[in-house]
Amino acid sequence: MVHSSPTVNILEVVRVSPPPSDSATLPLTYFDLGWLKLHPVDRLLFYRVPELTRSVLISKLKFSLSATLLHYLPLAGRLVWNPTDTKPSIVYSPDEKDAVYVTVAESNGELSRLSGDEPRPATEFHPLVPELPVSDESARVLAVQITFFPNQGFSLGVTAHHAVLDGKTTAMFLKAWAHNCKQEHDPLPHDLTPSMDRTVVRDPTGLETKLLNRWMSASNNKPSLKLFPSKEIGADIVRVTYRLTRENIQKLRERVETESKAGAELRLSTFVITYAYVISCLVKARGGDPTRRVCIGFASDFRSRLNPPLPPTYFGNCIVGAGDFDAKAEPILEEGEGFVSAVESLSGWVNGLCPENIEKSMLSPFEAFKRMEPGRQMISVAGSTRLGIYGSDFGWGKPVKVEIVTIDKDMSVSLSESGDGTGGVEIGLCLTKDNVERFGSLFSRGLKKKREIS
Ligand SMILES: CC(C)(COP(=O)(O)OP(=O)(O)OC[C@H]1O[C@@H](n2cnc3c(N)ncnc32)[C@H](O)[C@@H]1OP(=O)(O)O)[C@@H](O)C(=O)NCCC(=O)NCCSC(=O)CC(=O)O
Repeated sequence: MVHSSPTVNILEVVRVSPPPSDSATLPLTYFDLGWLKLHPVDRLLFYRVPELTRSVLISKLKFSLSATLLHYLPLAGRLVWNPTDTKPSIVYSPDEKDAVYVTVAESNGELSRLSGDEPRPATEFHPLVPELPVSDESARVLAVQITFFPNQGFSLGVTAHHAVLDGKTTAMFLKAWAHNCKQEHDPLPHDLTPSMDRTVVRDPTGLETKLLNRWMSASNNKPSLKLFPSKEIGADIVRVTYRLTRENIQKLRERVETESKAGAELRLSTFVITYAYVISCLVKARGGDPTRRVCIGFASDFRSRLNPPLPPTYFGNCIVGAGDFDAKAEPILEEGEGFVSAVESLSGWVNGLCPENIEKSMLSPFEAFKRMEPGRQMISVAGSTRLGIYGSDFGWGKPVKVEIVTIDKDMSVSLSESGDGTGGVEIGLCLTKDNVERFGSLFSRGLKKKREIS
């Protein structure tokens, strides 16, 4: 079927500020500094509410956003790096009229199609998320876009600076905002109230300074918050969602138990099984020279891994990258066994996560990305199966779909628990149309019983 691209009309951009409060400053830690120049994360939550009027929607969301910002003041502020400062910090200043900029828009698109799973042009999602202005000295932290789909519902686009928020903090903020919108008279529960104490992050080896030196040398020794340039997304890139049910995951787990010689040490969690399965399909879909190298990465939340651990409500980044920049494609390309090989590697990387390796993990990308040949297959994860993002109910029910729009910029894979609460996983991908066909056929073939695929 041929579709004309939907039109999104911007109606207004409004500033939403917290209720009167003092100014606030929050320093960045080394966990934040690792993400300083990476692109922001754009999330899109779709809600089906045909009876909702635009004026009710906008006034409720604005009012509850303002109330939520009182607890999340840095989100209304800016990341600032003055030439005289050794490092950037987050500043919220009412005198500077700091606020979250909220774009209000209306679309004539079909919400059910955009929030479906079938391949849709990746570029159709860009007009639904706002931009985050960034200069050398200053960057906005958060921007929001509310897009009304008359007689269908709305989408909520949230763009978050990665040096300020990780997935856990973004999810906590969204759930807090939803709570304040749905139950405006109830106080914010403890598990949605952020902990802003930065003294809990210790830096015995001076990792912060090492990271700052690397960022300075990347910008001619001048402080700069400018982000790495993002690539243009071509018209041939489509966004698609695949799903693994709890039963699919259990069958894949049993397959590893039967076929792997690694035995009991393997960590056969939902994340390991799902991501290994996706990696094996992506590497096979690309095919090519078996001696080629593949960059495989994922982020791990260190809040509970530090000693002593940080509070689960810690505000900011507490994630560290893991994986292998130079994984061999050959074992993953093996028919059938490639998946088991990917599980063994991933399981080892997850089991090896420990605070002693944080420094190496955070510094190694600077060198690795310089030496990699152009065109190397890069596989990484955005989001997580643990964020509970589908719990963001603003009073009109759970989202019908959540997308991470920015996976098209770096060709990463988005993972999320399935919205229906049945223990499955949603996998978001942005690929060329040809690659989607190859990936899709490998994905469904591998879920059939072993004797049928051999
Ligand atoms: C490193 C990991 C991915 C490895 O995942 P694993 O699933 O193997 O390990 P795990 O410790 O999470 O869970 C293993 C098992 O422990 C139990 N378990 C652990 N935590 C649980 C929880 N919170 N709820 C329910 N069960 C839990 C389950 O039984 C699970 O098995 P079972 O799974 O079978 O039920 C993870 O530990 C982790 O750090 N996840 C968070 C990653 C994250 O924050 N990503 C966002 C990055 S920021 C980003 O990308 C940008 C953005 O999102 O904005």
